[in-house]
Parts: sequence; C-alpha cells; structure tokens
Amino acid sequence: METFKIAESFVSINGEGKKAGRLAMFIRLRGCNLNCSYCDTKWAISKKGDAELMTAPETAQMVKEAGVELVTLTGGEPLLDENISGLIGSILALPKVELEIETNGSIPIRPWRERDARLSMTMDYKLPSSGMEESMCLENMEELKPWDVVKFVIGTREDLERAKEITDRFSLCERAIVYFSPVFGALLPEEIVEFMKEHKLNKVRFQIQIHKVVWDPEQKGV
Ligand SMILES: C[S@@+](CC[C@H](N)C(=O)[O-])C[C@H]1O[C@@H](n2cnc3c(N)ncnc32)[C@H](O)[C@@H]1O
Ligand SMILES: Nc1nc2[nH]cc(C(=O)O)c2c(=O)[nH]1
Ligand code: SF4
Ligand SMILES: [Mg+2]
Repeated sequence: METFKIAESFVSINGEGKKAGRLAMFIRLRGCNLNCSYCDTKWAISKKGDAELMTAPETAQMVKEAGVELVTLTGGEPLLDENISGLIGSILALPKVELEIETNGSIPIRPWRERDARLSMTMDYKLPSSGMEESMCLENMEELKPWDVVKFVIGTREDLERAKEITDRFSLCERAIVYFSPVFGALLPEEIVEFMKEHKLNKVRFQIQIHKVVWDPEQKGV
C-alpha cells in the first residue's frame, strides 16, 4: 500500500484560517512545487529529508488516537501527492472529523470538490513578493465554495494593492471567506488594517498567525 511522507505531525491550536483557535492535528507532507520567498516551512519543501512513511489507514488511526475533531493537512504542498485522495478518504471515514487542506493555489482543486461537507480548502493566492504569482491556477477561483478560505499573505504595499485587485476581479468575497494576513514580521499589520478601513473592505477578515504569538516564531511542531 502506498505511503505518505509525513515531515511532522502534532496537535496544537490551529493558528490560521477560519478554524483558528481550535485544537487540530497537523499532518505536514514533504515536498512542494513552489519556493515562496517568505516560506516559514522551507525545511519541508524538499521531498528528501526526515519523514515518517505512513499509510492512509495508519495516519487515520493516529488521528483517532489523538482524539481531535479537526485535521489540517499541510506541507509542503499536500495536493502534490498523487495518492492524496486515499489519505483524504481515510481521514473523512472517521466520524465527526473535519478536514482542512492548506494548499498553495497552484494545483487545480476541482478533483476534491463536492467530496464531503467536512472537507474545506484554505487556498493561498501567492502575491508578487512571494515570487510565485505566475504559478497561480486561476481556474481555482471558479471552484471555491462558501465554506472555503482564500488567504492572501501580504509582505509589501504592492502585495496589498494586488490582493484587493484579485479580490475584486474574481468577486472573492461573494464566493468564499477572504483573509488578509501579514507575512510574519514584514509589513506592519496596522498598514493592512488601515488599507481595509480606507477601502471599506467590510467582507475581508484580517488575521495573524496565532501560534507565532503563543510560541517562539521559529519553533517547529506548534
Ligand atoms: C507553509 S504553507 C503549507 C501549505 C501550502 N504550501 C501553502 O502555501 O498554502 C501554510 C501557510 O503558511 C503560510 N506562510 C508561510 N510562511 C509564512 C510567513 N512567513 N508568514 C505568514 N504566513 C506564512 C503560507 O502562505 C500558507 O498559507
Ligand atoms: N498552530 C499552527 N497552525 C497552523 N495552521 C496552518 C499551519 C501550516 O503550517 O500550514 C499551521 C502551523 O504550522 N501551526
Ligand atoms: S507553497 Fe507553501 S510550503 Fe511551498 S514554499 Fe510556498 S509557503 Fe512554503
Ligand atoms: Mg505553518
């Protein structure tokens, strides 16, 4: 049976997205197709490196034993794994467990739509300062559901303007839940809030990664 390269797994409070503040089990898969300038998980971008090889049923058993009702599948880029459907299926087979997938916006999300009401996507749109904007899969914008999240991680003034432009162009606030979040320690968070006030962005939500306030921002496994 196929195995998944799990770079780390841990239970913490979810620090990002619409489920922020709730206990979650994080499952971080190795390997990413992008290389964002600000990535706080660069150590997991390469397929090579320390990882635990686990099958989908073993991973689901680990979630069951942890006793959590929320799973965040992240990475690296979790949707890169060609067998990811098997892992998604095993996790959703656990009663009551909700699954959130953190994805970078470059991979079509269509194959995982309509799957289960307990599955939601937290999808980034990579802005200019990431250096990865040209990899964005724009057809994903049409696939968003009202329970999904689109996240803009903002590092510069140019990013801020671009986030608004993309939000307007694709009517993102009508399609999904939109977050504006600073690259940790980069653009002043106040600047984002002032921009939201100035442009009356009533439907956009501001967020800071909570785990980096609770723990040392460099700490792994939290
Ligand atoms: C490490 S990524 C893994 C999932 C997927 N590759 C992606 O980019 O969405 C998880 C989330 O952390 C965010 N992130 C990474 N580095 C960050 C930083 N320095 N400040 C704020 N958010 C960051 C990413 O933008 C993404 O939303
Ligand atoms: N506490 C905590 N919450 C998170 N939400 C998304 C994360 C990620 O790296 O994808 C993350 C993470 O690394 N830690
Ligand atoms: S897509 Fe996600 S994991 Fe990959 S480099 Fe960018 S932030 Fe890091
Ligand atoms: Mg993280």
